[in-house]
Amino acid sequence: MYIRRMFINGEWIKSHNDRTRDIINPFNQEVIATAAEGDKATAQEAVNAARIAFDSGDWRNISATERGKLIFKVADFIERDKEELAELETLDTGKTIAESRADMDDIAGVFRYYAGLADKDGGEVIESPIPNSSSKVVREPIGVCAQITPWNYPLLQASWKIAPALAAGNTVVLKPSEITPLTTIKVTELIEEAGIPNGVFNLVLGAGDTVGQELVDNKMVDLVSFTGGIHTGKKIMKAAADSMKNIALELGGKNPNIVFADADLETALDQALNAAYFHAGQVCCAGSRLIVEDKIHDSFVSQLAERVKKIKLGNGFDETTQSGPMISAEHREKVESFVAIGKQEGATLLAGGERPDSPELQKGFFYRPTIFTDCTTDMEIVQEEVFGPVLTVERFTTKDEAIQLANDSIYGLAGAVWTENMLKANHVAAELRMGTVWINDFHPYFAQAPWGGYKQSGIGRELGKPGIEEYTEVKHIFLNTKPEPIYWFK
Ligand SMILES: NC(=O)c1ccc[n+]([C@@H]2O[C@H](COP(=O)([O-])OP(=O)(O)OC[C@H]3O[C@@H](n4cnc5c(N)ncnc54)[C@H](O)[C@@H]3O)[C@@H](O)[C@H]2O)c1
Ligand SMILES: C[N+](C)(C)CC=O
Repeated sequence: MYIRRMFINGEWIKSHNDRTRDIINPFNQEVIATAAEGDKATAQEAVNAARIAFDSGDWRNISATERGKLIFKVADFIERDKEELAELETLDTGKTIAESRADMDDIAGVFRYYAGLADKDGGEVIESPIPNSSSKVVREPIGVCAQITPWNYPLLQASWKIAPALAAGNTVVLKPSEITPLTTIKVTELIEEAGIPNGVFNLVLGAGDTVGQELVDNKMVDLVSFTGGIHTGKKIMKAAADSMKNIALELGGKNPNIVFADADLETALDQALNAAYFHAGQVCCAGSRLIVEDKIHDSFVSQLAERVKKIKLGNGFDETTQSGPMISAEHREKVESFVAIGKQEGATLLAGGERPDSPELQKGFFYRPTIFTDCTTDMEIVQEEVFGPVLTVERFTTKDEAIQLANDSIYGLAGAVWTENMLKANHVAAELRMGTVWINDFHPYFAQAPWGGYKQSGIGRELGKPGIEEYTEVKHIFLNTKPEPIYWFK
């Protein structure tokens, strides 16, 4: 049996006890691969390798231009192997092949962007207030970075971490979600092929509460960068405090999509569907809270329901499929329990709310796109991140009410506002307490623009310039050009 292995210090290794995990296709529950299942000891080995590689200085001290060249090579290889990577992502997550191809383009773009940024920060000379001196501020790599990623955008989320960390001169131990490791394993092969030195990038596989927890606890790790759920994020933050590690947290969202009556309603409606149901709603920035102006609420929602009922569920490899399955049986059950809560709370179920009955979908973890109307902000279904194809709808009459509803959340990841009135749009955008606000659009994210959350959606930023700065320490170097005795202690 071919076992996908972990990569530590330039070697592809199995787990100590030969434990493995089957990787399942969520469309039909077939085993698509078997992966080594690491344990605490494997995580420790990987951290040791990353520590030695960092302390040796071989990676952080080569020129940033050289590091950039190697990272450009990884981008080239991702483009070369795009179709294989996209197929693996669809097999592993169930997302449509068109989505996976788009992800691969984004991922190559992220590697290119950070490869290009690698040698662009030469530090800054600052004005020293002390005579006969000069001061400069430089950014240095932070050290050994543990990176932990989720299952919904497996390689995309990994790329946001790997590319800037390596470009800045750090060494890395990455643990992908145990459910969806395949594309991350493949990219590790590409990192090896690009010639990035041994020990600089290490891949460990396995469960969060063993392998992941060790990465967070290990005192040789300098930074933990985590993308995943809020509950895991809180655990990681608490554990990291013990050794005062730097942390970067990209967590969940419950993202409002505000539609004013003066919007281009055809576009707003079309994009409200995309916002809520893209990748079966398993998206951190899914527009899962629709907030619609009273005047248009009834007609907007009834048209939306008609469109929702036509969404074609199916195999991600079928080019006519519009949405794939949920990632797992457990996750679908979680979504179902939220729908039950919504009903108990008195929300009106307008569409979906059940598994599809077509015979060809019975082996997959499918759930029909769902709409709840008559929702209020005190409902759990409005406040909790369901992370599935479930949309709640609230109504408002004034702009201030729309802002107040949208901000009434522990989360602050992203949101959108739809109106043709740019004064109003800009006012609402300024008032929303979120890391990203889209005006007359939903979902765009790209390498150049920072991504991250306000409030409990996270700490720190990925992408853009802040996405590489997160992987650096700032050092002030002061030079006395005319040293003299002070005679304080005579
Ligand atoms: N903000 C963003 O950019 C963003 C992007 C993608 C996903 N997400 C969020 O991710 C969540 C879905 O992903 P998930 O279900 O894989 O999340 P999760 O928190 O269950 O798992 C994420 C990762 O953490 C690991 N993990 C679990 N327990 C751990 C522990 N104790 N110590 C260390 N690691 C541990 C898991 O093995 C996995 O690799 C959603 O909440 C979604 O909003 C956020
Ligand atoms: C930010 N994004 C959309 C890539 C992944 C969120 O789950």
